[in-house]
Amino acid sequence: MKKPGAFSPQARLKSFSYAFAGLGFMLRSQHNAWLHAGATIGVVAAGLAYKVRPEEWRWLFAAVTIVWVAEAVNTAFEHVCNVVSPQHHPEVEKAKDVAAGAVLIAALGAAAIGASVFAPYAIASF
Ligand SMILES: Nc1ncnc2c1ncn2[C@@H]1O[C@H](COP(=O)(O)OP(=O)(O)OP(=O)(O)O)[C@@H](O)[C@H]1O
Repeated sequence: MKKPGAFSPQARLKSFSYAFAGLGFMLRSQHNAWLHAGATIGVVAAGLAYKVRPEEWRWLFAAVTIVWVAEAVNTAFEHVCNVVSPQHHPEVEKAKDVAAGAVLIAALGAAAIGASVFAPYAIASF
């Protein structure tokens, strides 16, 4: 096992830069990430337009965050699968589909949270 070196701000900055590079790659390469970005912008715009309360912003931020985390983990997992099994393999198919299912669960949960926050405002504005 690698021994931990001395803590250095430069090494931590470098580590953050890898994480940002990964997020940049995901945003450039994953069409689903574009949908999440559109949904995120839509949620923030609706939150500002309806002037939702601070506790409702917390729910919205949690919902948006969990979708992005699921998408990032799914993207990383897909790439590892592509290296481990470039050829079609039924187990890889199941693994990728289950990982994609995790993103779907997060997105459905986020949609339910968004609906429960915005529905009262939308109804009141009629
Ligand atoms: N090596 C593989 N072996 C077996 N099935 C695979 C393999 N690679 C992909 N698949 C299957 O093919 C389908 C599409 O996979 P892919 O990785 O392109 O996912 P995707 O959701 O279309 O991804 P993206 O939208 O990011 O391109 C999924 O059902 C997946 O399980």
